[in-house]
Amino acid sequence: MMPVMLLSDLASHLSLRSGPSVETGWAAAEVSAVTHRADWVTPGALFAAIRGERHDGHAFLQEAAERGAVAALGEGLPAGQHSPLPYLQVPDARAALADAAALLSGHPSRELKVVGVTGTDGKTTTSWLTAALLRAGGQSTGLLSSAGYQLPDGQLRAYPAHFTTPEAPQLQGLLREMVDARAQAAVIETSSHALTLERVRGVAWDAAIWTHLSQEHLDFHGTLEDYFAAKRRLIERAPLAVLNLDDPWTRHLRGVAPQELTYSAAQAGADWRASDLRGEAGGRASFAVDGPAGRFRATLPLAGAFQMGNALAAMAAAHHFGVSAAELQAGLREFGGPPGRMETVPSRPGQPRVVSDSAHTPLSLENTLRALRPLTGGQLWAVVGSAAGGRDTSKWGPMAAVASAWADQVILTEADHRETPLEQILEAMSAAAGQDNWQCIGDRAQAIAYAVTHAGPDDTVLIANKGGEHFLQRGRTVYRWNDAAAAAAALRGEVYRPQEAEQG
Ligand SMILES: CC(=O)N[C@H]1[C@@H](OP(=O)(O)OP(=O)(O)OC[C@H]2O[C@@H](n3ccc(=O)[nH]c3=O)[C@H](O)[C@@H]2O)O[C@H](CO)[C@@H](O)[C@@H]1O[C@H](C)C(=O)N[C@@H](C)C(=O)N[C@H](CCC(=O)O)C(=O)O
Ligand SMILES: Nc1ncnc2c1ncn2[C@@H]1O[C@H](COP(=O)(O)OP(=O)(O)OP(=O)(O)O)[C@@H](O)[C@H]1O
Repeated sequence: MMPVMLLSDLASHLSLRSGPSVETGWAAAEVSAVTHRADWVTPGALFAAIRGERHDGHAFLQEAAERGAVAALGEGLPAGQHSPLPYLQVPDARAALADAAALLSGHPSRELKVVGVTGTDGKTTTSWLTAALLRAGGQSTGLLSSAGYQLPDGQLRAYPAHFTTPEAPQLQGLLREMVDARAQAAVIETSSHALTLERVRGVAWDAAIWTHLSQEHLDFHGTLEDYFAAKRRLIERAPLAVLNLDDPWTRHLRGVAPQELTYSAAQAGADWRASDLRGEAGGRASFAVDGPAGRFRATLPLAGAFQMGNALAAMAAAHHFGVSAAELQAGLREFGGPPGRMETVPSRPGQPRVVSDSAHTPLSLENTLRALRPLTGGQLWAVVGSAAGGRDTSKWGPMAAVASAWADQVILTEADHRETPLEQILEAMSAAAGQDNWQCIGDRAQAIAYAVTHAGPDDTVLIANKGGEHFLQRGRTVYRWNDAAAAAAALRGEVYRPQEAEQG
């Protein structure tokens, strides 16, 4: 439950550009919440009018007032517009939104050990690993990730809208819920969008984990350098940085945080090192760990050499916060893994191994296929799409090229093509597929069904790029969706029929 604040008190904490435009009685107004969405306004809320890429939040001031908002903030009213609410003019509306959210939630991050995880791939897995290891060390821990969020009870819950890192009011509210549920620590998967759009402003970080950088989100950031600069902000804000020495971008992060721990699966100079990777039955990986917690062998129920790096990063952070070597070993051994990350879909004898994975960058797709190859006696199949409509379209070709190079059989299909014609994406993808081992099946359910019913018992079918996501967007229509459920239906011989969803 958020505390109520006088608008005048709240305003004194925001850097105002000018006083409220409506003077009478404004200061005594009581603010109970803040939101950037007019349709989420509750009575007593402060409405942040944000000028976005598609809308100007000022267009929704009247709606906010009708829903019971007591005031609004923004960077200035458009010429000729009158605000029906007391209006606080601020230099940066997103920053003010985040500051107000942190204040109204009572700065919950200050009551938690907060670990942020950023990087292109591996954020979700590393966030989940870090939370699991902190819990293995007896620390009550909350988790915010693109697979959903968890309070210390470990139950997975969904946000009202699909986000890796939600907007500041949701984020701060969830951190408050964690504190109220007696969490001691929180792990926050932190996207570059969140860092650019001030969603995590006001979070008191205790550690920042860096996985690595590769091509992604160039639609939003323009260049890889800008994308990197956005992610670097997390390292700049944390007192401790946990850095991947195997990533070339890490050299630009050295010395940025006051304290550093490095990790590597290849270099002897790192604080935390992994070596001697051995694959075990059922896709488990075992490897030797050498670092501040001593030397020991770790077993992880996830396939892939890159998982050693994710595990090292999580161990470094958890050990820094007091988790012992024995607890790290136990936490890794029992790690459940996030849904849709190397998730095995149960199949019967005689059916192929089916794996759902969120790999949605060329590098992560290559890593995933390489990890699955040694587990595959027969052929390796990849069902792959690439998103459009405000997403990084320069990945289309590289995703297909990687699939064609590393899988034996490739089915190119849809993945949130939004308002871009699917044919355009599939044409670009098929033109880039280097070998003659692909076919296009636009309907994702049919593509999955084709692969799992044509693959042999020794084959592996990777269903890539959506992982545990709950929605699929075609044109403007959003469907409830789950790759694992689509595959399970096909394995039972049933047709998967997604229902239209109402988007939050
Ligand atoms: C590119 C991006 O991140 N865009 C975010 C941005 O959108 P925008 O600038 O277009 O905002 P807008 O739609 O023009 O709206 C402007 C303002 O009017 C408000 N509004 C708008 C319409 C309305 O009817 N009522 C209303 O109040 C909006 O709430 C907003 O405050 O600001 C909006 C609200 O603040 C966000 O919802 C929106 O995220 C969209 C939905 C999104 O898809 N974001 C993705 C790309 C994203 O954030 N992804 C990252 C990374 C994922 C990964 O790791 O791969 C994530 O953290 O999830
Ligand atoms: N350290 C890593 N380096 C390269 N690839 C990785 C790494 N860790 C995981 N991957 C691959 O990338 C995929 C996505 O990983 P994960 O979901 O953990 O992180 P993410 O992509 O950062 O998160 P999100 O799905 O929220 O964007 C995994 O399923 C795996 O195939």
